[in-house]
Amino acid sequence: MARKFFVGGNWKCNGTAEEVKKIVTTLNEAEVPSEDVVEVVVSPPFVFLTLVKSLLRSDFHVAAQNCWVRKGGAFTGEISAEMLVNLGIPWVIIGHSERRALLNESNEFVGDKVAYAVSQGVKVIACIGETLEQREPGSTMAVVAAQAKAIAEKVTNWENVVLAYEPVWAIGTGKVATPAQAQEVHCELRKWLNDNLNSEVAASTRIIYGGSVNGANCNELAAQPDVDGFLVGGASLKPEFVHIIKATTVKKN
Ligand SMILES: O=C[C@H](O)COP(=O)(O)O
Repeated sequence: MARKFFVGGNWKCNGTAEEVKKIVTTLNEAEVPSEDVVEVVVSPPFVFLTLVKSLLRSDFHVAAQNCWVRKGGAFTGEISAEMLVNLGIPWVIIGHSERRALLNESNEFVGDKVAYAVSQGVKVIACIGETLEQREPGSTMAVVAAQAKAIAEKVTNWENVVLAYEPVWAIGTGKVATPAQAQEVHCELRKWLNDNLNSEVAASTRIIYGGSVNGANCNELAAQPDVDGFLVGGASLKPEFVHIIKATTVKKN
């Protein structure tokens, strides 16, 4: 089953309104393959969601960087999945390692969040990945499988989930996973989906890579058979993000 290449730009907690407008202008002027070939989703901070949505070209889409674990209410500072639907924001990033580490989001909490967002009709970029301390003794698969399991136990509709494998040691460090390292984990994850869910979910779920992706390394990573795209941090704030979107052309060769 063909999996459409997916390129997400996670802008994290960066930017002023003026800077955001500049990034959007660059994206709007970019000549990239059509949305039949590549799905492009950018994720500005909450406060800029509507601004970006109003200015961004219609073939690119917008994601929030988080949302609350269940229906909204007395949860000061939180944003609910219902609010994202109300604003016409189709995607949300959930379980990013920065939130897991800095805000103590557990596997179970992430699984609940993914399930609730999907149940409300919001598509999810669900992030998983190991730390260096976990990779070194060979625990990578055990860690990402436990993270995937916590999601799989709660989610039934995988059509609306993209799995982002983001090794923590590669995030914002300039130390990108080698194409072989990324492929190895993506392939194991797809096997995990096959063994623990079913062959259709395994064949159709996009597994994207994140961690120091840039214009120079994206093509080699994209060439790996189980790398279905990227979640890009730092480079998504720069014009080279356009080059990363074009890495989809590697898939056609
Ligand atoms: O969500 C994106 C990842 O955290 C990757 O960030 P990075 O490309 O700056 O390493």
